[in-house]
Amino acid sequence: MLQSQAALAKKSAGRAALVKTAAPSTSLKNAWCPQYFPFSGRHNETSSNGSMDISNYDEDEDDDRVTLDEASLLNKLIRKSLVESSHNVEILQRDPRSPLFSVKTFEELHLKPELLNGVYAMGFNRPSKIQETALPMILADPPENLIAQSQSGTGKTAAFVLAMLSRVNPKERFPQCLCVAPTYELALQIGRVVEKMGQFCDNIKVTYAVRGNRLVRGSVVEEQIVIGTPGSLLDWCFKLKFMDVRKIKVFVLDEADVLMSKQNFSDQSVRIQRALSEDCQMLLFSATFEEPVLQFAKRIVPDPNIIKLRREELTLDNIRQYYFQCENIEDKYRALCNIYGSITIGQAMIFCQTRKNASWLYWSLTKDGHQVSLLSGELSVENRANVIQNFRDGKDKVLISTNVCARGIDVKQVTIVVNFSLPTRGLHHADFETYLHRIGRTGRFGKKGIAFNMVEKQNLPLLFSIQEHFKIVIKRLDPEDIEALENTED
Ligand SMILES: Nc1ncnc2c1ncn2[C@@H]1O[C@H](COP(=O)(O)OP(=O)(O)OP(=O)(O)O)[C@@H](O)[C@H]1O
Repeated sequence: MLQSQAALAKKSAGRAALVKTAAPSTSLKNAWCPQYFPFSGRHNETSSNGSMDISNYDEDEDDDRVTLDEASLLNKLIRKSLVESSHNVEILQRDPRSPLFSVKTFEELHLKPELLNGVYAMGFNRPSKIQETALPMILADPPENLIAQSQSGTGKTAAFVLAMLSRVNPKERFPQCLCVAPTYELALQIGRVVEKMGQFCDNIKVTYAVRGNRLVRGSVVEEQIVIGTPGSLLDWCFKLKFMDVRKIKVFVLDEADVLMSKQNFSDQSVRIQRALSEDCQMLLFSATFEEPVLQFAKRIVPDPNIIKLRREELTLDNIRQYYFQCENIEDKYRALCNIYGSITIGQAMIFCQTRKNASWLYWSLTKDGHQVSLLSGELSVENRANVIQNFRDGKDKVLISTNVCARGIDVKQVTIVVNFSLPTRGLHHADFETYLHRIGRTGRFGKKGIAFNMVEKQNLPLLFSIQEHFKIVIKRLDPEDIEALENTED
């Protein structure tokens, strides 16, 4: 995956052309090359010899949460395939009397042959669940507006990229599709899909309105597809007048929920949308659909069809849960070492609440001769993707993680989870959602699993509140009682 990131930077050099034979555009003179910037320059607090002062160890300090856009990018980097869903798509049609089409094959969409080839070259055999309904709406003539919500990985990007590529007239050398993304990196990810799916489309070009891609004043953008972040797009459209917004045929807002989490982005997007022509098709996508996102979506997309795909529910039903009562962090460590033999039978994830805590545990286990890997927010998103990939490939058996890994990332083969610290919100409240995300499985991947919780005496009320919240029993185990421990493996 990381290799393809590098390929992206290389392939997208200059203003990425889908055709190698295209006459150099004015913009190529700028030789702007999109680079992949890791997010984080944060430092590891552990010294090079691995020792770490845990005297001021504090469970609640330095909680390692990630922003929505980081999580979204990480998901994209590690995703290899479609996230399937067992739910049906819910549809709210703009005109309930008009017939509703759904397709089971890409052929039924009557795509241009070069585009169909591109779809097959991506390895897509049939439309995903959301694409079955979204694609006929998106490709309808006259075009229809759409708001679509489904969890990450269900095929939204592929759907709107297909729409953009099929609506472009390659003979016309001006922007015809505008796609708004929340960050530079996410914009490049979309561009990568455009390049791949459009690899057989002659004379269609894509460019990026993002920080770092500065055009000379007076330039005129000739690429038909422009992907960018709201601020830069606003400048390109109005301040610098590089393009004529009135000529845009398709306007896409991707990851609306992430866009909304960023200051000014919703207003900037609305300002662009207001300048579009009346017959411009508007498409908005989001992984979540809380009320403010829906309100924003309705504000920006007039007369929309709305489709939603419910996410698979997480459940604790198949998970046997245990706890060890411990005195302090050293005691927790001893308990962990006692069960280490059992947890390494399968693949295990050990969760800590803080980065400091995770580093300490990583170095302690490493010093004691155990092979473990570490995933935490101080790594760049690229490095995180690497660590997850090695773990998925089975190269590493035990992964220590902070919350960065708890969400959305589905490592299906994990059968054992250790909460080295219980997830908390503030000082005294258990974080039920994070507990569920760390341990829960979707019903369909209902493999059996085991969860061990290491709990200091003063934190027992947190454990009890988790039991009460989920109406479950978490059984106490004695870390010295080998027999009881072995029975957990039955
Ligand atoms: N019809 C399909 N058949 C097989 N794979 C597909 C299909 N559509 C998309 N995919 C693949 O599934 C993965 C997820 O698709 P995509 O990125 O379009 O989902 P998404 O809903 O946009 O996710 P995100 O919100 O994270 O961007 C990608 O690897 C993509 O190549």
